[in-house]
Amino acid sequence: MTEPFLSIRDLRKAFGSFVAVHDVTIDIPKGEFLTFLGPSGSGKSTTLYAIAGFQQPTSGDVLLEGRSLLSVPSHKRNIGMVFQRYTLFQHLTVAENVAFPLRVRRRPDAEVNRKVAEMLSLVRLESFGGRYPGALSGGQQQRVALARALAYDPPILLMDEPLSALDKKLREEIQAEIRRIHRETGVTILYVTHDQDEALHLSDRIALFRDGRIEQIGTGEDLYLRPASEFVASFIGNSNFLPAEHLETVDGAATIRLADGSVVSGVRIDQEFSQGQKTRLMVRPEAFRLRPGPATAGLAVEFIDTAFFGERRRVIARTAAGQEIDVRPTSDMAQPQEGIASSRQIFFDPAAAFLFPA
Ligand SMILES: Nc1ncnc2c1ncn2[C@@H]1O[C@H](COP(=O)(O)OP(=O)(O)OP(=O)(O)O)[C@@H](O)[C@H]1O
Repeated sequence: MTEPFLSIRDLRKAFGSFVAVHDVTIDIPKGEFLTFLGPSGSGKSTTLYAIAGFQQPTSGDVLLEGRSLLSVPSHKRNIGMVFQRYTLFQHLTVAENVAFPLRVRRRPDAEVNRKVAEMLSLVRLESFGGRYPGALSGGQQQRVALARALAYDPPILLMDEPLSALDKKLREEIQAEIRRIHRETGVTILYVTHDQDEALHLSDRIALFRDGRIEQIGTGEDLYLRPASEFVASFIGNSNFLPAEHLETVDGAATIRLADGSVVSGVRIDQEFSQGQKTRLMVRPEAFRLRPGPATAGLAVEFIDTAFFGERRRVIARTAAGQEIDVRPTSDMAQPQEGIASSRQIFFDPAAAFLFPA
C-alpha cells in the first residue's frame, strides 16, 4: 500500500486531566477536502492546531508523506492557515499582504510579483492590490487571507471557521469560491466548521467529532444516508426519532412496534437488538409520502401546521402517540394545506429508516 499523504495517528491532547482529543486517527489522500465538523468543544480546532504545530500533542503523531512533523516548528511545516478573524496586516496593502510569505522566504522580486498577480486573480481581486485591508469588506478580506495562505504553494491548507464572521449570502458565495480554488489548485484542505450545510457543500469527506473523538468519517452522503449513530443522524440533516420496541430481527431486517401500537417490518439495521429492547426509529422528513408504495409502512398522523420556505414546504404532523414530527412534502404533497387538522395516513419505506438504541 502507498503511504497516505497526511496521516494523523492516535492523536491525543490532554489539558491537565481533561482530554480534548482522544486517539484520533485519519489518513488523508493528497488533494482531498476534508472537513472536521462537530459541536463546539468537540476537539476540531485542537486537532487542526496539532497538525499546524500550534499545539504539541500529548501522544500520537502527524506524518506528512511518511515523515513525522512533530519535531518541525510550525513556521517550517509549510502549511497555509486561514482563521475565522481577518488576520491581515492592516498597515500593508493587499498586494504586500499576499507577498509577505514570499518575502519571508526571500524569493526574488520577479517571482513575488508574478505570484501576487496570480493569487489575486485566483481570488478575483485583481484590481485591489493597492488597497489597505481596512478598505475591504469582510468577504474580500477573507479572500486576501486565502490568497496569502496559498501564495507559497503549500501542500496543505488549514482553515478554521474562516467564514463564520460573514453573513449567510456572503458565506455561500465564498464557499463556492473555495470549492473552485480547491479544484484549480489541487491543494489538500482541512477545514473546521460547526455548520453542517457548509461541511456538506464543501467537502470530499467529513469527520464528525464528538467529545474529542471521531464519531463517523465519510462522504456527506455516507453520513446522511448511512449514519452510524443517532448523534450523526441528528447532527447531519433533519430527522424524526420515533420511540419503538424491537420485536425481532430476521435476515438483517427488524420488526418493531411504534408507540401507537402499529407494527413495522423491514427496518434495516446494522447492529444487534434484543427482543423487547427500547429503540428509536429515525425517519428523514423527506422520506414521507402521502400515498402508499410497494412495501411502505403507514403512520397515522394529523397535520397541524405548514410553513412555506421557498424551495420547500414544511409540515408539522402529530402522531397518534402525540409526538410532533417534521414532514417535508415531496411533489405528491403539492397541496398539504387541504389536509390541515385532518387525520390521515402518511407512508415511509422502512428500508430507508434507521433503528438506534434508545
Ligand atoms: N489551552 C487549553 N486549555 C484547556 N482546555 C482547552 C484548551 N484549548 C482547548 N481546550 C478545551 O478542549 C476542548 C476542545 O476544544 P476545541 O477548541 O478543539 O473544540 P472545537 O471543536 O474546535 O470547538 P469550537 O468550535 O468551539 O472551536 C474544549 O473543551 C476546550 O475548552
